[in-house]
Amino acid sequence: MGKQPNLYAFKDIDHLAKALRKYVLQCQSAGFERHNAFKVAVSGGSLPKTLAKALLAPSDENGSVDFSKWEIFFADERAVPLDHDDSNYKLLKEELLDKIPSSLGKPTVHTIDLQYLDDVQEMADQYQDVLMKSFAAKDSVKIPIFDLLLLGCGPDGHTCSLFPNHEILRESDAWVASVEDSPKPPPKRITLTLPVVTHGVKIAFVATGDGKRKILSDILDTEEGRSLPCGLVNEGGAERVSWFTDNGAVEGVGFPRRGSL
Ligand SMILES: O=C(O)[C@H](O)[C@@H](O)[C@H](O)[C@H](O)COP(=O)(O)O
Repeated sequence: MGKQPNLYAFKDIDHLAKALRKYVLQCQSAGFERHNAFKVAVSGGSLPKTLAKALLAPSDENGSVDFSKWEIFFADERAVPLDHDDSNYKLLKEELLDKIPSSLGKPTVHTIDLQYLDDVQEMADQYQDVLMKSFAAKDSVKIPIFDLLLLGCGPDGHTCSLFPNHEILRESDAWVASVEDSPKPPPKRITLTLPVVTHGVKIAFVATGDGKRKILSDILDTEEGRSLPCGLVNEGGAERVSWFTDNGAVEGVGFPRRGSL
């Protein structure tokens, strides 16, 4: 059998957040070593809240967060104004960015370009240019290699705005793609494509609660689940993928677990 993703299960969100903190700090150190920056992509959903719990905790034996060298990108974003309730930026701002104390520094955050709200393909192309500028500075890049992608898992097995059976899953050239018919509202979005997601140095899913149990057992334990977007990330990222879950989400899941990081 090839190399497999890591599956960690914690008794509650507090324990998960502690482990996630340690993991993100390890990724941060690796990023600082690679290019004196930490290039991270984040999703919406429940992730920003858990991330805030992990990152805003006081410095500990695992080190401290230096947001001044963070470049935050959106793994997916909805084509809405930044103060709209559907905006992933707004969510991240309220849950995390606004709460960062000045002592931890200020991250650079790459938002969507609002002049393209009516043309999501243009918006995707423009966001790809933003990636190009950030990642091309040093390396001659064929694909941006994020230090870390922090992802959620939807009840249908979607991640970012990569939805099951959608043609976007076959995108092999673009780094950022547009979606005009998202099955989950709002319909218009942009998203990192599967090759970009699977090329990350590290890829983490955070999925908690009983509501995730069925989809996690599908993704991790069944043949059909492997062709769901999250399953494709598992396949492409293999041992670079880690699932941060709680006991409720993985009860009955047979996939081998790892105790600690
Ligand atoms: O823009 C989006 O729709 C989100 O980025 C989405 O991909 C999210 O990560 C999953 O739906 C999981 O959401 P929960 O963590 O809230 O279950």
